[in-house]
Amino acid sequence: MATAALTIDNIGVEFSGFRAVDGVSMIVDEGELRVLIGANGAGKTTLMDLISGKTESTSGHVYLYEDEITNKSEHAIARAGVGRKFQIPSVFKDLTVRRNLEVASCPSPSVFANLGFGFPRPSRDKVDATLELVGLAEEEGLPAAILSHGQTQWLELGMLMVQDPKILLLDEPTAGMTQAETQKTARLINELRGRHTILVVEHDMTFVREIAERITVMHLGQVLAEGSIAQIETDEKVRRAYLGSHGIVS
Ligand SMILES: Nc1ncnc2c1ncn2[C@@H]1O[C@H](COP(=O)(O)OP(=O)(O)OP(=O)(O)O)[C@@H](O)[C@H]1O
Repeated sequence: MATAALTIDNIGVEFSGFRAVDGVSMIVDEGELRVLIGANGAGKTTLMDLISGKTESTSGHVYLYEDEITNKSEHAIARAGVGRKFQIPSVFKDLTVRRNLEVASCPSPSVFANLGFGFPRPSRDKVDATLELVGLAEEEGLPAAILSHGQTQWLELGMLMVQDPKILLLDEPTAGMTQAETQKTARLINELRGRHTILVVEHDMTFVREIAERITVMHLGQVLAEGSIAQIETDEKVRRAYLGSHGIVS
């Protein structure tokens, strides 16, 4: 039987009487790549905020494996193993690509660097493998400031991966990307399949079709449907919910 990596149990939050997330329950299995979709304002980002501790819930529970992380601080939840990538990447622009990954992979890199020891071997191997995986091996010596938008997003993804999070939360990873960058991101995320547990919020249905196994559809703060892309696209409730918005078919 599959192991639950993330268990969300009846989670909700109310902002001045408005329930932005209203009794959402879902389980993301270890190694699963789950995609969360829904029209604007459905509550997807707020759900990510509740998981990562950016927003405090007013009801329900969140578990990372066996550990309850409900309403812990963002810092504590990150330390417990929830890695979150926001739409706007936060990399160290003055540092090289490699150095960004080194800093992310090592809790106190300055200690090693100042002593002239370089980085411990396991970290260096991990950084090398990650540079290859995110397709930035050739750019390793470049300052992050001169990377393209897509490359910056991949670097930030790499910076999360070197920390070995128990789950990766990705909020619209293809936002602002060119078509070629979006396709490369789909390939990258497909490579991560099975190696990492990932929850992705995404609007771009072409991209969703390329990566999705199981999709959860949110509407008005609740889970409307869950299933394969074929099941979701033919679900009458989902079709109705998308009427008047951008539509589920891209
Ligand atoms: N801090 C807040 N205070 C009040 N209302 C909020 C707050 N955060 C979110 N909301 C509201 O909750 C609803 C859900 O917002 P959320 O950003 O989670 O939706 P979403 O599904 O991520 O939408 P989008 O696809 O447009 O990003 C919206 O109506 C939003 O205005």
